[in-house]
Amino acid sequence: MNRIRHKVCGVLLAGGLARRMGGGDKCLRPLAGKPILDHILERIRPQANCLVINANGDPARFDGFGLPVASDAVEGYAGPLAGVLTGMEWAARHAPVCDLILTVPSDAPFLPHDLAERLEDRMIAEGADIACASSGGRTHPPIALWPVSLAEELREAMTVEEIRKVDVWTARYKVAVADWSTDPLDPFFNANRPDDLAEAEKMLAAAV
Ligand SMILES: Nc1nc2c(ncn2[C@@H]2O[C@H](COP(=O)(O)OP(=O)(O)OP(=O)(O)O)[C@@H](O)[C@H]2O)c(=O)[nH]1
Repeated sequence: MNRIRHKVCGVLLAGGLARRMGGGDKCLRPLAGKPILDHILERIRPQANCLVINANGDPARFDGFGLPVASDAVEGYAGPLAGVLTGMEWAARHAPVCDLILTVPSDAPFLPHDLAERLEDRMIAEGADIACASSGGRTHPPIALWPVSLAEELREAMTVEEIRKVDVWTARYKVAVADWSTDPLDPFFNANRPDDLAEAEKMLAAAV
């Protein structure tokens, strides 16, 4: 059940170049017989009021998923922060009912079912501007809950100040952190290299 109090737009970050994987779309690589993106959607769809795929290039390759695709709002493959800005601006324009966005990388097939709920809990409990996920004490800056209302400040930071690192920008705000256990598996495991896909298959097999 979705116990989130805010209205949340889920933003699937698929805008990177996937160099370590050899290029292409990591989220379209198969895992247990279906694209990684399907694993992510199963987990994130129930946690969000709407969804958008953030990806560059021809959006037709995502036609089968029936979701809107938004390309980066700033040029030059500026990293995950570009995806955060794209998500905020997309939500402001197309999903004005959503006051928060939930960004997740599109190469992490085991995302927690309680991701949005626990991030929101920490955000409210700490009166924070942003809530970020961590596991085993390691933070994952692209996995976070962000207010859409920060879009203008982020656009200014990216275009005028040319800030690219997520941490550098979020240092200006109060950031709450919600931590997940890595036992029996790290829910934020992500597949960067072909070997990681084989590892993910093993993790799935061990989990059933
Ligand atoms: N929108 C957007 N997302 C990005 C960009 N670069 C990385 N990301 C996303 O941020 C998340 C983490 O990215 P990385 O694994 O660091 O980068 P990557 O491009 O996917 O892979 P590498 O090229 O191997 O580093 C993934 O979901 C990427 O799709 C970008 O320029 N724009």
